[in-house]
Amino acid sequence: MWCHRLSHLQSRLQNLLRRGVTCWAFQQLNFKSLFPLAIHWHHTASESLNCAWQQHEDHFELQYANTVMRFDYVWLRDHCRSASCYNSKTHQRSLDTASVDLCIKPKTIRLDETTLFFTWPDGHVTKYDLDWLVRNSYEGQKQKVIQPRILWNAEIYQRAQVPSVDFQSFLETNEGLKNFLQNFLLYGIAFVENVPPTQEHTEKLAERVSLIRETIYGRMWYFTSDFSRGDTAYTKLALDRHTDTTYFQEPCGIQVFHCLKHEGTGGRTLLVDGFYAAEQVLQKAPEEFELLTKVPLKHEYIENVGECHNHMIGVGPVLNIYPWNKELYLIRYNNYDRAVINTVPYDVVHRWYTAHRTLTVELRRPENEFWVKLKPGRVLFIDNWRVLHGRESFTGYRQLCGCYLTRDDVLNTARLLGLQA
Ligand SMILES: C[N+](C)(C)CCCC[C@H](N)C(=O)O
Ligand SMILES: O=C(O)CCC(=O)C(=O)O
Ligand SMILES: [Fe+2]
Repeated sequence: MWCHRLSHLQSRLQNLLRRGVTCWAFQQLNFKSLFPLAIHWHHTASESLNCAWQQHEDHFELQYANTVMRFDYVWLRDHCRSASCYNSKTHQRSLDTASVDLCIKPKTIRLDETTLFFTWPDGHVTKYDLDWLVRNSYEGQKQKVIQPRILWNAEIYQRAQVPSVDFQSFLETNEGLKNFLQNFLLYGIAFVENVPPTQEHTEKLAERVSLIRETIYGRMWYFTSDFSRGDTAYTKLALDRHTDTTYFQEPCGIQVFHCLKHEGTGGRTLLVDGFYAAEQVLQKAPEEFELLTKVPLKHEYIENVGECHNHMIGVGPVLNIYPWNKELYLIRYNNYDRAVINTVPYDVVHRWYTAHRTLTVELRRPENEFWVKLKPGRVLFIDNWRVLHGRESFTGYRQLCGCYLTRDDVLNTARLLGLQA
């Protein structure tokens, strides 16, 4: 049964149509007039609202704000925001979802102004504002991205002239921090200038944005090419583009780099937007993109150097997307640390290598490479879930300090400043 919040009289509807109510209401009427008994029109005071609803056997259908939405009845009962079901002080559910009958159906449904009222068999009433339903429906979410981003190659990034934020304004003003975070969220990289070149100041900077994620490398790390750890990062060799800590079940969210000293040549940092490359794969070979989101892989860190003994394993696909809107949120790409592939049969393995090659070709296009020379005073933040980094080989003495940050806490800071993240 379709229930429109227009008039229950045809003449009244025509009256409304003259005043500009959209066509589908008219079409619905034509269709429904074939079954006059099935029509149940609801009259409400405000006529300008373009809304209709229908109570189906197993779900509730709502048309509002140009969106067709379908809601499960258990869902509608479960999300009740009444005082007995939801604590609005703590923003927590008090209702025990397991106490809801899985076959529950509302006894009555009524629309008053912009509020829908569901009365359940036990008499409990749940109210939903139409806008709340649009914001919180699957159909509404499906059309939205969780995080807006600007995908870039070297030219796009350089043309954008993204400003660096000054150390002082970053530390002392919300405006400075917000500008920094906005750029970081959009591009996946951001710089802070005029930072005193010490580990302590770098730490202060990091703590302003997030919590430092302590790992097997320590809290703040400080490294040179002394091979003090069992990893190529601790040498003078070039490092091809990669993301870090792919061998953690949850790779570190953000990486902070501050070059404190370099007396020598080479050692430039390479940055590549992994999401830009993935987007090219999606355009050119969608089935390969999909395979990269589906095949689980292991990455591994095995270390036995001096006192350091570690064996870390992380599992996950190269590309991670949200299933409801297909938005990419994490790329795990490190050919050095990728472990033996033993999680997929041979024919899938071959298709996976093909897809991995397509992605690698995109990642290696010279036009996608953004090179920077890190200097004392200029701190680089990298979104390690999106932007790959690498480095050129170097000579001489080079000291890099930095840390990893927890992603949840960076996003928390961003949201508190009013940014979408
Ligand atoms: C940054 N820091 C020097 C501490 C660690 C380097 C980790 C290197 C490792 N192969 C990876 O990609 O995760
Ligand atoms: O030395 C560098 O510039 C970066 C090395 C690296 O990839 C890392 O430390 O994660
Ligand atoms: Fe790295």
